[in-house]
Amino acid sequence: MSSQEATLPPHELIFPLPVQGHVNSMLKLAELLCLSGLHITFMVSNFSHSRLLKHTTVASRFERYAGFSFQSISDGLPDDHPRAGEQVMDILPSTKNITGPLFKQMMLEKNLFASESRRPITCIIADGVLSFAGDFAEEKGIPLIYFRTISACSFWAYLRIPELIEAGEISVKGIGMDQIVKSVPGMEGFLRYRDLPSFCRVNNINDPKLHAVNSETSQTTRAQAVILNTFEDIEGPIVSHIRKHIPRLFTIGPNHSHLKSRLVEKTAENSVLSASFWAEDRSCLDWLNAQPPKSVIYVSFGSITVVSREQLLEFWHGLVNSGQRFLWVMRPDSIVGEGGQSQIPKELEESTKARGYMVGWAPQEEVLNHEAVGGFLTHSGWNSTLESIVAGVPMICWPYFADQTTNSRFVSEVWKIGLDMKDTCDREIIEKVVREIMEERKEEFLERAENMAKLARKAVSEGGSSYCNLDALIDYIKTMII
Ligand SMILES: O=c1ccn([C@@H]2O[C@H](COP(=O)(O)OP(=O)(O)O[C@H]3O[C@H](CO)[C@@H](O)[C@H](O)[C@H]3O)[C@@H](O)[C@H]2O)c(=O)[nH]1
Ligand SMILES: C[C@H]1CC[C@@H]2C(C(=O)O)=CO[C@@H](O)[C@@H]21
Repeated sequence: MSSQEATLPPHELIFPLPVQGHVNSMLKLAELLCLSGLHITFMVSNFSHSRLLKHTTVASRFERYAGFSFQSISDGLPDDHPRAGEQVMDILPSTKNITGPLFKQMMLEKNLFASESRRPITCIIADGVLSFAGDFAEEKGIPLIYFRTISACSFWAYLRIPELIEAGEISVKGIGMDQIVKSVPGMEGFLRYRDLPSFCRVNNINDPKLHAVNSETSQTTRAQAVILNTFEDIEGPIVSHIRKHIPRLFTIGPNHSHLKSRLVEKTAENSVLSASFWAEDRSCLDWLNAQPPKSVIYVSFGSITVVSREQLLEFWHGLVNSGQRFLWVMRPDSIVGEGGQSQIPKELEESTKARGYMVGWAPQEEVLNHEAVGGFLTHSGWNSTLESIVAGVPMICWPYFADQTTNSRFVSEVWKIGLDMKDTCDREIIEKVVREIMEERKEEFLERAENMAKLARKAVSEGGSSYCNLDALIDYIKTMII
């Protein structure tokens, strides 16, 4: 090693699963580490890289960090693959079988991204569902940290899949959905089979998706450390269970809020880091400016959820009949069945204009923090849940898949900051829950949500649990230089 290299900072390779929810929180981690002077190579898929370049300012934003660079790689799917709905699951085998070998070749050919001004990669921080990155790290003796982008509660439920199978606590063909799960310590008494991550609903106990997520999850324990985007005051009791299996576990979230807090501290700047794969329609902020405080329910189901025309109509009738104002994000690719986007009935768009506003993609963090927003009808993706928590906005949960079915149970039964309408899609239920959150029990939910928001903000402020854990993580990374 040259004397110049000896003074260079650690160089982390950050590699998210190339889908929106994962890229969002891992890019925030990247900027947090850049702020501490670490060098970062951020690996994205060609598909997501071109979306980021088209719809965000990430390229110029990261120019200020001399040690940061993007690298892009195929996600193994054809360009016209939907990467949404059930088909998003194709990304697990495609990344394993196609991206994995390309990654290995790239790492070797590019000498672990070493240059005159950067060390070769000193640690790989891979998404917890990219085991091939862990295999490479192990094979080459490179330190490995996993970042699992989901909640601790859902990660813990995933870790217990072998025990759940053994105890027969996985619903096969929809049987026993309301039975209480006993094999996930810390969740006895309130978790039903239907609240387990959706991959635990199978037609056959040999279901390949159940076994794929189980295998990705169980290999996480081999990493030197694991990072979770959560905070101790909300998930501490569950995190304690995980720590028995993964002692070096850093809870550093909510990442988006932590980034804001550190940016203000270091640069006196407070801008949102947008990593949107779609163009943000900022006109909705003008519309919100004209609405009374806490009067609008924001409706968004994230980047993967798809709905049928029938479901869309139930939501629309439920929202309109509730008499509340609403801001509805309808992603261009989110309506399935014949006709796609052209299925949005004209009368729906027209009559929405009275009390509602629709966009294809919103600047969500800003929307949730807008004073006109009083509730969030969400699919319970973990980023959306955390963003709502930090903004102090009560939720109505309509989980679609994966960790969302567990997150929504915690929102309603443990944290009591929202209502869970999983496994229903009926206009009368939608009207009822919207009225409950926005009118009848508004004060009660707002009070609890605001208390939780304070805890989240405290966690990422100087001296808070996530703040201290991030410092500890950075110190640990510095010890890893090989
Ligand atoms: O109009 C919109 C809608 C969403 N978002 C952002 O997109 C992200 C969506 O992430 P998330 O809420 O986590 O949902 P998904 O996109 O569905 O994320 C996937 O990844 C998450 C992290 O692993 C999981 O929790 C989810 O279940 C999984 O579907 C959030 O940061 C939102 O702020 C916008 O900026 N504008
Ligand atoms: C495509 C899905 C497979 C599992 C991933 C996930 C996780 O458990 O980490 C959550 O939701 C999806 O984004 C991923």
